[in-house]
Amino acid sequence: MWLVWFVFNSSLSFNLIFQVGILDFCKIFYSMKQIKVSAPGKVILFGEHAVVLGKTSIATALSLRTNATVEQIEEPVLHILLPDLKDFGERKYSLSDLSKLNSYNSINEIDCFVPRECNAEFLDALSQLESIKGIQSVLFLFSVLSKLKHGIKIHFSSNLPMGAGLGSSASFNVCLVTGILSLFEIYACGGCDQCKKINSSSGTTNNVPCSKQLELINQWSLQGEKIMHGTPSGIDNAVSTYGSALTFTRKDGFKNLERIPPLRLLITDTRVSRSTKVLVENVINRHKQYPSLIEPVAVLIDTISKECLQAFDQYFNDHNDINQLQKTIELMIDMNHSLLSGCFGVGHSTLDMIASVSKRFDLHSKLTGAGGGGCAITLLKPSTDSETVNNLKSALKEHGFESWEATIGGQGVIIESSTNSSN
Ligand SMILES: Nc1ncnc2c1ncn2[C@@H]1O[C@H](COP(=O)(O)OP(=O)(O)OP(=O)(O)O)[C@@H](O)[C@H]1O
Ligand SMILES: C[C@@](O)(CCO)CC(=O)[O-]
Ligand SMILES: [Mg+2]
Repeated sequence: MWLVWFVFNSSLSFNLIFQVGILDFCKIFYSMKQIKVSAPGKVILFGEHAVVLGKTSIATALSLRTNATVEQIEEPVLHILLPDLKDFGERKYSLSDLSKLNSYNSINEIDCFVPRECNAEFLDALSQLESIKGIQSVLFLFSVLSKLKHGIKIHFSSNLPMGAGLGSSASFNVCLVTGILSLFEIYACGGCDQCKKINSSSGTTNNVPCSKQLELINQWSLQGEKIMHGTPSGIDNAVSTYGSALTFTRKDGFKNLERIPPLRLLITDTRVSRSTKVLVENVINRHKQYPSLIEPVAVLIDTISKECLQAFDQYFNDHNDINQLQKTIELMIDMNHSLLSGCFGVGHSTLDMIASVSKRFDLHSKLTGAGGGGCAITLLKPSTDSETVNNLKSALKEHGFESWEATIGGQGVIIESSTNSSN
């Protein structure tokens, strides 16, 4: 009998030790992956809004970036932390609740390698869960890419002003998509050395995904922009993905500009918040209602963008005659600003104030991005000294505007690090 008792107990304790051991064993080897990503904001030099109507636009990446940390967690939830978003803080969404949303099954069937926009039924279910467009974008992209297989925690932080025309939503979407694709090792390239290296267990720093993966990131980010902007052209997510400077049309997509002249820009934030989605819709409706009036304006803005590209080429062919370039660009800045403000109706008194204050310093400014407030860019001259820049900044500050000199042509999306951390 004693023997029976001993065998029974020892097998129990063996079982217990075995199970605890297995759990600890798994914890050691079931490490949780963490990806850190960053993506730039952007300024549009010429062609905003006209690009939505199919015309040419020129944009460049900014040194201001959004950062995201995406990591696997054991809890079966999507845990979002948004310290930059007023009154949001952090929230959790259970994977099982998300899987029960109306029309989730159709999302589950979407091929991760064939980016498609969120269908109306699922978007409607998301909007009942969350009214903030940015969160709806996170919920959709997480659901469609992860297939709710695993819990993750996402933390965003950015030095881009939000809703100011500097592409904060695009950099937000690009970071989100890049982080989730990397975390779940979803590779358009099938896992080439360049992408695999990024996910090597030894960790990595400052890596750029391969061209096929960048295109997948760009196209899924556009689906997030559609939730936030309504009918985005795609230029914002393209610049945030690829960086540098590029020209863009909806028909032909983007073309990287091999070389951009050393333009000096001062960015001024009117601090007037506005909705890019509403502004874009208003221009589309105005174009629909008055095609014979608005289409010629769009064509003229298209010409301005193309003339700018010509002027860039001329600069490099004319042994870098920056003064000639400056005069040409200043004229186009005045024209584009007037057309956006007077004809497209996306100006704002604060943007006109920036233009008028700049004129006092013999400098030229235009709105950038969706307008209606947000930011303007001022083209500084090569000869504009720091005292003049500071005097201009003070004059702008008197109107409540905040301005800073920006470097243009920054890097696109970067995987800052990829590490495996045991829990
Ligand atoms: N760091 C962030 N944290 C949380 N939400 C963000 C962050 N950055 C952007 N967003 C989301 O993007 C929205 C702003 O996007 P919106 O397109 O209106 O402006 P923008 O992208 O800054 O300007 P534009 O599109 O004219 O270049 C915010 O309201 C928020 O929902
Ligand atoms: C206003 C717009 O042209 C740029 C917004 O940054 C809209 C778009 O192209 O998606
Ligand atoms: Mg945006």
